Amino acid sequence: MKILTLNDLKKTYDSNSKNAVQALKSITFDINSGEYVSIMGESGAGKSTLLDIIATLDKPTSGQAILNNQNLSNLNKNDAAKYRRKHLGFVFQNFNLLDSLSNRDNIYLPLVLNKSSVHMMEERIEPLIDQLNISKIIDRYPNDISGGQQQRVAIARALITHPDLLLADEPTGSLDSNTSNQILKLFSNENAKGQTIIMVTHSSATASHSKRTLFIKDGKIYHEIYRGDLSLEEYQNKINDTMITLTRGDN
Ligand SMILES: Nc1ncnc2c1ncn2[C@@H]1O[C@H](COP(=O)(O)OP(=O)(O)OP(=O)(O)O)[C@@H](O)[C@H]1O
Repeated sequence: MKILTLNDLKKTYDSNSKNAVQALKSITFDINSGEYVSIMGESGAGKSTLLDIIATLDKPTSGQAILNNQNLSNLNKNDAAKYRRKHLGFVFQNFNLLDSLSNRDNIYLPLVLNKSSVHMMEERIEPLIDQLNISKIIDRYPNDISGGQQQRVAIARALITHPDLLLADEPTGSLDSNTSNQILKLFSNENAKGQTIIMVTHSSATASHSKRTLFIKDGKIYHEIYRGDLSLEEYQNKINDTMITLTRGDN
């Protein structure tokens, strides 16, 4: 079942000035429920612009972005904020936890904003504490824990609303390779349970944990590859080869 449809999506920044930048030229693809997709491309290719549109933080200049039957262009600012809180989970490179709140309260925050009951908060946090192995740090503060632990808290915060779509922007960008692998294992576990994930990354090692990689070049989809039966290493090599071709400018 399709969860996200992007249809001839275009985005031009400062369209009325001589400095107009066409960040997305024509992006068309679908994502099915339960997919785990990474998005790669060189700096300036349009990855963040694309993620911002899917995240309802920005609107396309033309074309459609439809998430679970909701045309994202039709949401005003308030509705977009509500939509984000209800349907999307976010994981960032720098964790974006609030230092003044305990880890537990950081995780509760999206449910607090959604005015959920305390009962629901307690019920939903329990399995996450277990799955993400954060019981020892749950009542400490983000400043007192390691980067990998902060990212696990951030993942719990993203998952507690049971989002339709988990959006991750360089989720391993601030972590060493061991910790990155632990975080990516958690993503794979969540995906195996049905969580749909879109992840933007510069790292082929990180992308190799996804099941499908989309490559963007100059605001357009350049290529896509599926992991299929490939090992992590084989898939990473294939991703690297595509990035080399993309960078060289071959078609
Ligand atoms: N707010 C903005 N105003 C004007 N131009 C912008 C804005 N944001 C991005 N751009 C331009 O749009 C193009 C795509 O940028 P974008 O940030 O989406 O690329 P990216 O692939 O995410 O790059 P990176 O990997 O470096 O984060 C670039 O040419 C960039 O300079």
